Amino acid sequence: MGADHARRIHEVISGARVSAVVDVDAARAEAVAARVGGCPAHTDPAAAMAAADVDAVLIASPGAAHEAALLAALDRDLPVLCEKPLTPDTASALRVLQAEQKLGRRRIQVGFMRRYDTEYIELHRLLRTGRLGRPLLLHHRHRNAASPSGWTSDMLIRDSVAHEADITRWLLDQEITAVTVLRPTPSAHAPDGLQDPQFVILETADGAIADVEIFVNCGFGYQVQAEAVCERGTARVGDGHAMVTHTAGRWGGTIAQDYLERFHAAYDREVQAWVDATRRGETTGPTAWDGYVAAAVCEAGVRSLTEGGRVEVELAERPALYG
Ligand SMILES: NC(=O)C1=CN([C@@H]2O[C@H](COP(=O)(O)OP(=O)(O)OC[C@H]3O[C@@H](n4cnc5c(N)ncnc54)[C@H](O)[C@@H]3O)[C@@H](O)[C@H]2O)C=CC1
Ligand SMILES: O=C1[C@@H](O)[C@H](O)[C@@H](O)[C@H](O)[C@H]1O
Repeated sequence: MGADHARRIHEVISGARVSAVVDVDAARAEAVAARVGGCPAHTDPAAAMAAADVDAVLIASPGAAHEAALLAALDRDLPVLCEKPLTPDTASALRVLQAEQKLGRRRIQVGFMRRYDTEYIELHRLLRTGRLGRPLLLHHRHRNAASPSGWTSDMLIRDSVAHEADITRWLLDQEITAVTVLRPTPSAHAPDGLQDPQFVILETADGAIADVEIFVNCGFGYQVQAEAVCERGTARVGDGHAMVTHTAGRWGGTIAQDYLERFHAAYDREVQAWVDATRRGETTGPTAWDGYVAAAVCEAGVRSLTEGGRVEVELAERPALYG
């Protein structure tokens, strides 16, 4: 993801350039740096942030490494675009919130890129108009062709359903209050011991229900879909019907194979929005609070997955900085 964002800043985004690349794996850092014009490559994030020509930081290391990098960036008062998850758990997310509050202004945008996807934006707008009436249900499907090696059952929640935790709150403008995770018999194509698929039920403060099918070894491609069921109609996004062919007695289209293909335009808009806001001296988009709430929802989800039953989401009081 980091290599793709570096390419994006180098090739697509206006108003920014890649001035340093960091990876604990020196060879990877050097390879990416070479592809974006030969900037310095580092293995230590703090050392890279100390460079005079670093004005902003994009974090795309694994979630467990985000807290240290975020705190180092906030320490230098640098604007940050941090890939989801903000951090993998609420304790570390709260530490990040505290550090940002100390600065007294927002510095962190979290990489929930679906908020920049044109289809999700259209659905968000439609729901705001009230034309369909009150949303009652939200059906999400989230399918990956195959899980990366080493994936564990909790990662389906923390790494994948984190997106639905965020987009459900954003679409419905309601907090998620409880999570129940159901465990169907795993697919024969899932690695041994991986609970895949899972069926996640999210309850919201105003009584709507969102369900998420998360299936990370579906085999056939990458699909992210959402259907809002409202009092006066339904609206659905993510069918991917860009071009439909009719030939030899059949009709059909193609299925994206990964998130880079499906969401490439959303990532472009997300990073451009971050760069534009940074140049204006502002921070916009999903907040560190949104990242914290997603972590809290996922934490409840992982408890439901491991202990069974319905788990309520516990949230800290929302600090004034986050409105
Ligand atoms: N928004 C989206 O759709 C997606 C977001 N992501 C997010 O992007 C982040 C990275 O994910 P991937 O690229 O899939 O992981 P990856 O494992 O493919 O790459 C992570 C890289 O970070 C390096 N690294 C590990 N610890 C580090 C540290 N402390 N400091 C600097 N570099 C470190 C690794 O050597 C590796 O090169 C994660 O937060 C993930 O959740 C990933 C895929 C899609
Ligand atoms: O964020 C992402 C990955 O980390 C995650 O592994 C995938 O399931 C998601 O679809 C993708 O958007």
